[in-house]
Amino acid sequence: MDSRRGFRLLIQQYKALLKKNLLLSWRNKRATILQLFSSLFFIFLIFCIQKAIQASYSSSSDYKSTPDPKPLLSPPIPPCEDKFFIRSPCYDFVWSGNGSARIRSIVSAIMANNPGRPIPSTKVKSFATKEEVDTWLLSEPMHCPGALHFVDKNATVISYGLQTNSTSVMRRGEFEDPTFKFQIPLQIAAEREIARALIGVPSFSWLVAFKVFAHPAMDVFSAIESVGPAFFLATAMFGFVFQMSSLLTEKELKLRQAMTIMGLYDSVYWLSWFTWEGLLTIISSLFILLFGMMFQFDFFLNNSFAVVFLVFFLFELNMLGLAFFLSAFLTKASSSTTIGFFIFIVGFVCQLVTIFGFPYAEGMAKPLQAVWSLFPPNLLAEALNLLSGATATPQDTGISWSRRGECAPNDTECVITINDIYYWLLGTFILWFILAIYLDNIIPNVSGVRKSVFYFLKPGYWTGKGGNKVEEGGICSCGGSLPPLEQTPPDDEDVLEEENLVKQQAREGRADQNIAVQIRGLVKTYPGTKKKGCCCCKSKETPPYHALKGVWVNFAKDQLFCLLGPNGAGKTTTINCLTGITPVTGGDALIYGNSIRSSVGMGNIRKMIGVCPQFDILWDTLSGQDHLQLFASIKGLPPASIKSVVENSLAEVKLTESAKVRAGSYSGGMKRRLSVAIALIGDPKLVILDEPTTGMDPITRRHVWDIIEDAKKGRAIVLTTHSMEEADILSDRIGIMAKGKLRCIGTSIRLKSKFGTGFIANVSFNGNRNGQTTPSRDVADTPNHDPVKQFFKHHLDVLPKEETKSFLTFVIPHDREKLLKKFFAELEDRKSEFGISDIQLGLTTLEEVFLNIARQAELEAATAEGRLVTLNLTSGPSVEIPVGARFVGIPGTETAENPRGIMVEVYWEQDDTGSLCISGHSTETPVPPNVEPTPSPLASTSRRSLRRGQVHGFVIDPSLISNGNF
Ligand SMILES: Nc1ncnc2c1ncn2[C@@H]1O[C@H](COP(=O)(O)OP(=O)(O)OP(=O)(O)O)[C@@H](O)[C@H]1O
Repeated sequence: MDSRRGFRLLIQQYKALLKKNLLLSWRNKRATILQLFSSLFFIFLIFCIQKAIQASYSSSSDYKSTPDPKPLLSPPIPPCEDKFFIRSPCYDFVWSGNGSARIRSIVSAIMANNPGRPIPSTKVKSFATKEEVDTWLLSEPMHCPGALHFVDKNATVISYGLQTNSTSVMRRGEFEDPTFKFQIPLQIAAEREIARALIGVPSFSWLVAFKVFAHPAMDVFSAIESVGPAFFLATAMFGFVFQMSSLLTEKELKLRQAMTIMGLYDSVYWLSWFTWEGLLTIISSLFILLFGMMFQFDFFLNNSFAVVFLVFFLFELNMLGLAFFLSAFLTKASSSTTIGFFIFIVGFVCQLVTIFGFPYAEGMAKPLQAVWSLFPPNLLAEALNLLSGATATPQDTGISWSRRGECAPNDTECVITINDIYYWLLGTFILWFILAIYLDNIIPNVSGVRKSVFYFLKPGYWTGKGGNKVEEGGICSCGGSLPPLEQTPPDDEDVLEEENLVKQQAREGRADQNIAVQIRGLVKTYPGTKKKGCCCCKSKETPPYHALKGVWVNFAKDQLFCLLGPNGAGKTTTINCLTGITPVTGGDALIYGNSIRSSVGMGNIRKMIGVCPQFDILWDTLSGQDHLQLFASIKGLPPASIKSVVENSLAEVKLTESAKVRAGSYSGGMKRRLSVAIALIGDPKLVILDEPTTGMDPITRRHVWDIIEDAKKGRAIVLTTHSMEEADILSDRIGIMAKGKLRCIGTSIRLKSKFGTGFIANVSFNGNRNGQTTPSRDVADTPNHDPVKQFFKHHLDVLPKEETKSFLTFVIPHDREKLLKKFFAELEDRKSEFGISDIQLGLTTLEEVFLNIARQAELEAATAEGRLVTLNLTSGPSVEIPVGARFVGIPGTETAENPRGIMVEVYWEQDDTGSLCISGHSTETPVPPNVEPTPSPLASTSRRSLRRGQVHGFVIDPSLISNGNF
């Protein structure tokens, strides 16, 4: 089956990712509905606000159209209680000039002649001077709507002044106009009565009419202009947060990394998200316009559809660019809501400032406007301002498409046009988007890896022939060169032989057709970290760590190579180097002839590998079928074949029935099976399986083993596992790593015979025929074991390794193999004499080999680092021993009978974290005569221990110990 390549593959991946995005949106309906339809809610709110405000302003002549104003004919002085917010007791008016009798009679006439309502004397207050009135007004505010100040100059001249509170106020939606309500009636009354007094005719007619201009509604309140920016920003925030969360989820869960390993082009990733979110943005903008028109806003009805649509579309697109940009700095999906909230608050405040005219006003510096325009909510506020202004009254025709480049109607300052806003929105979107891609490349990813700051300047980046090289550490990291690694030759002859073979093949440049992967002296040193202080390097430091210390090995085609090792051995690091997740520090690896150090090579490698990572990397909302279809497309399988390949894959891992069920509801085992199926899809030539059967029940595990066994044909498989049974059953060759080095290599049998202690003989005694025992170290009441022990000692020179009331366990070294047949025949004959019920003989297990290797490596490291643990002897005393020490001599136990003292064999096991811990020790035996007791090299280094009076056991070389001692 020919896979697609080049441009056709790019298109295929693009379509597959677009489908993935569509499925994610479809399966996450609530979020998608919010993203598309939240505008309906906000526009409804704007509509309600608009109606409420319009109702409030309805009494103001400014806000209603007045085509035929009615004249106000000699209006009366209203009672003071009519004034809004007046305090009791109140006065209809106060006056000054009460020193003159003529003035007093004028005021009396004003009160008596008030049209329709004579004013009682209790509602008027008099003062001598206007200063006294001011003092009273100041001390008793809000007790009177107006004051008259009379001056009786001479017989023919009386002057007067008038004082009112000119502030217009509103109460319960009604406007109070102080001029027409209070000032004019007072003025007419004063002038009328002064005139009558001067001419001496009390009935002199004095009719004055007042009338406002005929005018249209002048200043229609626009809720879109005032609250629209914040509400439309809120609409866009849904898309912003969801988009950011989608990007960060794929980053955090390493989904994107998994797709990249499988050969996904970076450009396709970005393009697919851009297309999908762009599409949602178009739909969401169209809905905004539709809902706006539905609610009959002049803003939407009178401005050109295209003009308004483009404002919303470009604004939402811009917010999308901002989301892409900000997600480059973040790693956790949960932070998207916090960032969204923060952006909304900042945007809201900036929009308020923009609505008040800053900085799009005459006299404001252009650079300030440019900087302000980088933040999309500001441009939206200004655009809504212009578009609302252009539809302020029903007479305004709005902005048409052809006039988008001209000054908006009613915009007297004309600092910016709608067209300018388009350019800014488009420009800043492109800026955010390019910055997002750039930062995504140069900011360390989830694996701490990034491209160089100037990666885009390298021609290879554009031609596809390099430029994809990655490095570790932050942009500002000031770590110098890494310390050189001193490579020591391996202790094991098989590992040395493998190393020499690889070296020779590398020297000769000979490509062995049977080799799939050739690892050539792979070194990986993780740079140390320097916390805080960019380039200051003052704070906390961790030293560089050599995770791989020069690994040389070949993985053959059609074979499964099992990489074993305790936690932290370097297995995952090896896999990460092979898949390009982590850059290598030294050495190289060729996968089907392609170097992992070359960008082109890595590009080719990604087309031919399948990876099942240690932790399931799956989308919760996509089904098993969706996953396989996606990865099959990324791998470039011909579209016509994808359906059948996916069906077969699902059947193979027994997921056909759950093919359409979301992976989020799969059990742990089902997820692992899906991960295995993903690794095998597209017929990869190299399959890397990192602990593929973790969490599976025994039946499923055996089934997956069958799948892996079948998958060996035609490809190489690298498997890491902590299950020795799995390694034993599946592997053609096994390599055990520890502390970054390959410690042994070979087939399972070879390792067992070479590193195992030999044969294990279990002897069980009568009275326990069903094999159930109560483990006990108390052997005082088991005298019948002695003849058997002597029999083993006499014939095979071995002592029991473990002893319980009903069992004896012996480890028989390989060199006694020849004696075994006769020995066990004789033991069988004497079974009843010894009281033996059953005898079992077997080879040492791979687990024992693994523990031996791990223990040896741990001992090396513990000796180098001075790490000690306490061994509590069953006989009482405690000694400090290095982690991993097998045979330990106890100082201070020398006697005449045992001149070299006594020793024990220490048994080790792995705890939950994978670290070695003591599980027990053998019976105490004399140190053999060929062993010279030497103080532990750690004894002198650990002064603190010495101060505490701790005794340090001395480590005895296992080669000096005859197995018969134990
Ligand atoms: N990014 C990193 N920075 C520093 N040290 C690291 C980093 N990644 C891994 N290491 C260290 O490198 C060593 C090898 O780690 P690795 O994950 O390869 O072990 P492993 O053999 O896969 O273990 P396990 O069985 O637990 O998966 C460990 O000591 C680990 O702490």
